[in-house]
Amino acid sequence: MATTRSSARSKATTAPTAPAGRATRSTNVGGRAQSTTTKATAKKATNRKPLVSRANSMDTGVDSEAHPGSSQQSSTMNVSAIPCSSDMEREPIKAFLRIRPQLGDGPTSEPYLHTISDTAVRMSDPSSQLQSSSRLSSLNPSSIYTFSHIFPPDSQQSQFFNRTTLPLVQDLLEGQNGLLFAYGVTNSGKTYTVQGGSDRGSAGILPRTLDVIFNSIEGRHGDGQFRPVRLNGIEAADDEFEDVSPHNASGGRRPSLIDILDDALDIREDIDPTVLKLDRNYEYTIWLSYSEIYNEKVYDLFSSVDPSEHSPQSGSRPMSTFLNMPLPSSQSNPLLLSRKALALKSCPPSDSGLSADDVGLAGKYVTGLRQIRVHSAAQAKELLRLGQLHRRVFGTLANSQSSRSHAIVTIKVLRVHRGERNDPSSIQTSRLTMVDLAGSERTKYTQSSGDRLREAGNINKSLMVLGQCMETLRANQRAVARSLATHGGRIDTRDVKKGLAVVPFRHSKLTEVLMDYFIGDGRAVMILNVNPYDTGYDENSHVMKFAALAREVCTVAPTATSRPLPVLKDKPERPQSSREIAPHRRKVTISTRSTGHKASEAHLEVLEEDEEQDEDDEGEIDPVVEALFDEVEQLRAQLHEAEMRCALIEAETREEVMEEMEERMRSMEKMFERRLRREAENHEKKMDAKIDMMARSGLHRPAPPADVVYPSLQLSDDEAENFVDELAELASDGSSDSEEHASTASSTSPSPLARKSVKPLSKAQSQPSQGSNGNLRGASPSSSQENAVRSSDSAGHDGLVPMRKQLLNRQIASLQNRDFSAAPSPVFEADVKAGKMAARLAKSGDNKLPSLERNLMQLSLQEKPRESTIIVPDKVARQEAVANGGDDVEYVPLRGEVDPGKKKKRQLGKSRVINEEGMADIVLTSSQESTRQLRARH
Ligand SMILES: Nc1ncnc2c1ncn2[C@@H]1O[C@H](COP(=O)(O)OP(=O)(O)OP(=O)(O)O)[C@@H](O)[C@H]1O
Repeated sequence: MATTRSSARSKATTAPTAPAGRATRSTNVGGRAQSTTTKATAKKATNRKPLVSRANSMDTGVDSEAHPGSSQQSSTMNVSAIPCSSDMEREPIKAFLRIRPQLGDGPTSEPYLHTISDTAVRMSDPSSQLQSSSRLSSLNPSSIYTFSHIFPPDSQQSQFFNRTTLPLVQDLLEGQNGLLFAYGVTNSGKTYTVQGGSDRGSAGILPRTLDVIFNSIEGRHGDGQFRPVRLNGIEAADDEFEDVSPHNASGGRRPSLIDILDDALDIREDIDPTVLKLDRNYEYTIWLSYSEIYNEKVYDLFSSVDPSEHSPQSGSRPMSTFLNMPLPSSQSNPLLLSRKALALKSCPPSDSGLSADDVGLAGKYVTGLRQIRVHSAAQAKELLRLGQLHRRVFGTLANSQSSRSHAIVTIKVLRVHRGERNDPSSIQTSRLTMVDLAGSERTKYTQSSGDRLREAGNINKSLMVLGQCMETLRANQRAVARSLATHGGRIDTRDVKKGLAVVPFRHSKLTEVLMDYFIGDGRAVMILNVNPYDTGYDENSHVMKFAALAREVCTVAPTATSRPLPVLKDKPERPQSSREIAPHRRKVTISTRSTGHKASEAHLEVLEEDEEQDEDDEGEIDPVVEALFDEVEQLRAQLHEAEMRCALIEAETREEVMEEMEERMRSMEKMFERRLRREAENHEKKMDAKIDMMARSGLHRPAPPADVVYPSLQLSDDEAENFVDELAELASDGSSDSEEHASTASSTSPSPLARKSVKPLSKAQSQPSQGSNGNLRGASPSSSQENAVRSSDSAGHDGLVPMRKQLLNRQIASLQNRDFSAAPSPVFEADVKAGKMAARLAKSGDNKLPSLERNLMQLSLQEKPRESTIIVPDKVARQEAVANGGDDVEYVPLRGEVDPGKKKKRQLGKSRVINEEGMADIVLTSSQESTRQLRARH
């Protein structure tokens, strides 16, 4: 059974105790393990154990050497022997949120991110605000996310640096590793955070880190006898390393690429003055490497850099063999630039003080990645600037607004005690890696195609795998913690073995390169950049969720131990393997449009060669097994991608269906509203029609409008009762007359009850004016009504008299039903007055009946100010009425007569079915028509 790195580490920490103030460590020089004691001063340099997740293969975790008493069959492990004990300096990944200010480069809508406190923000979906009236809006309106600290839009670069990066710089100079990565969607401010802006004071965390390092080690530079190799190894620096082929191309007459690109990057003069307190007994050498991961391939951005400087005293600046090449004069002959992708290899376990069996647990390194020694912050910044230019030339020029690659800068520190500077085993290496991740984006929004689509796919893939790794690490750590809790401080290996999953670092180059930090070596800090004014709410919420996940993953600050000094150097470059794929060629045109400068252009052809497949890497594994393993991983990655795509499609489909449903519901709501309104209108119409009918038949008398003034009649109760009696008397006369006339005139048409509609009387009109006969006179329409009635009287007086008497009877009946004790209403008073007049006139004989009726009608019209219809009994009478009263004459049946409406309905029914609503419509239309005509006439 192989031992894990954790067990190897535990061996180192359980070695014989060193004297106070000195740390014990295990080193391996020339392949021989030996125990060495150093003057380790850093307090963090003692008793640290690696993270449990490095030892995902927990089955190999029992270290019989460290725990001689423990048996191979034992299902539990001593906590001190495994990398998850409570005494370890485990800490979760720190997550800082930086909110980008509004710069007027996007939509000016309200931000969807609101700071609640220094550590919490609320993120509200802007679309839910739009749908606030909708039923679905309350589903997930906002979420709260917490961070180690939140930097508002107005926070300064120096303030940001001091809080997020300075502790990592301190750790670096004390021998500990650290990782810092900026994560966020495109245009959220990652590059600004890492590199900085062009204004004074806007230098980012990377140049500030270099300033602080060189400020702090001032006067304590090492002599550079050794150089770093791979991740943690060191070897003797020799001439081969220093012998970078000199390049004189800049002396050419023709302009070079750098002349074109130079304007693009501003050289900042910002220098961070911070100085850290360090142990004065150590000497330091600083090494820089700069790589990018573009389209899932790792490239060295220093590959064509000539440091041109061998001593700290030299003032010469580093140069680029690419950028200083003279440009070809013709466009047809572009400048050919080629670069080769670098392969990743597993670090030898000896580099990290692990046993030879721990292959694959020491992390991976980029083969052939140049690590250049820098002597000053200015030189380091100049190198980085060249690296940035290379990055632009090779990776992102076609899309210069956005970084389409992950940029990785690693600062390595070799620290050696002054007294032991010639002893390679006493050298400590530590590194700080800063990653400016490419912005995640959804291809759907950018409408990418071809190369851009490939870029976006690879960016999203690597970020997705990063998320998966975090998730698996968290799950593994929880499984171990659960086991610890269940077994009282011991881990059940069988239990944990079942629960632990393989962390999919190998699914992307980014995670492969960074895996060493996640499985144990160093603190990790994540910077989340968010532009809350951006339209990409969905993408930003993914970023937030990623942060929430990452914050639950623990890393361990490693021991600041010296690294072993391997005797072997990197293997010489091997001839290209037959498996190599044809290099990828791209044509690129670079042009500057900077104001005040002449526009210039360069035509390049970029050739990207694939990395060599190193057959020796992890050579102990059977190639067939390795191939199968790769295939399994590939399939797993494909499966995951397919699942993600499905999930995305499902989410989009759900969204679309929900939108459609909402749309439907809204239209249904509108339809029902319309129906309801129509129903209400129909009911209103029906009610009006009914009231109208009742009014016409005298069963209903509507309340008068408030502004109608009726003649005042002051009657005492006695007078009123007498008056009713008089009317009753008259009615009894009338009824006998009526019966008489009914018998004699049964062959003639029934008596009509004629009324003429008038407009409501205004106050002035309604003021009673005494006419020649002493009756009240209304507005002019009443005189035409009078005429109409009079003419009908003269036309058929005999037929009309009984009907008039009927009218009188009805009015008397309604008066008799009145409660005289109640306050007299204006209508009642009008009736009383009319009745009085009727009684008076009745006494003078039947021949006075028409004028009595006129007066009654006059009053009745006053009390019924709204428009009504002349009612005529039959066709002949209607013709008469039309002749006198105009077109607005309608037939209204007396009780027992056939309803003309029904008649009409029957007629219409022959051709089509008309329901109640239809009838109401017909009634309404006809009443509107008659009103219109009446209005037109008056
Ligand atoms: N805190 C800030 N203060 C002022 N300007 C900022 C800030 N953050 C970002 N910017 C500006 O916003 C713009 C976009 O920022 P930047 O290029 O850093 O985004 P990015 O996330 O790196 O984008 P990409 O992933 O596409 O490369 C730049 O013009 C930058 O100067």
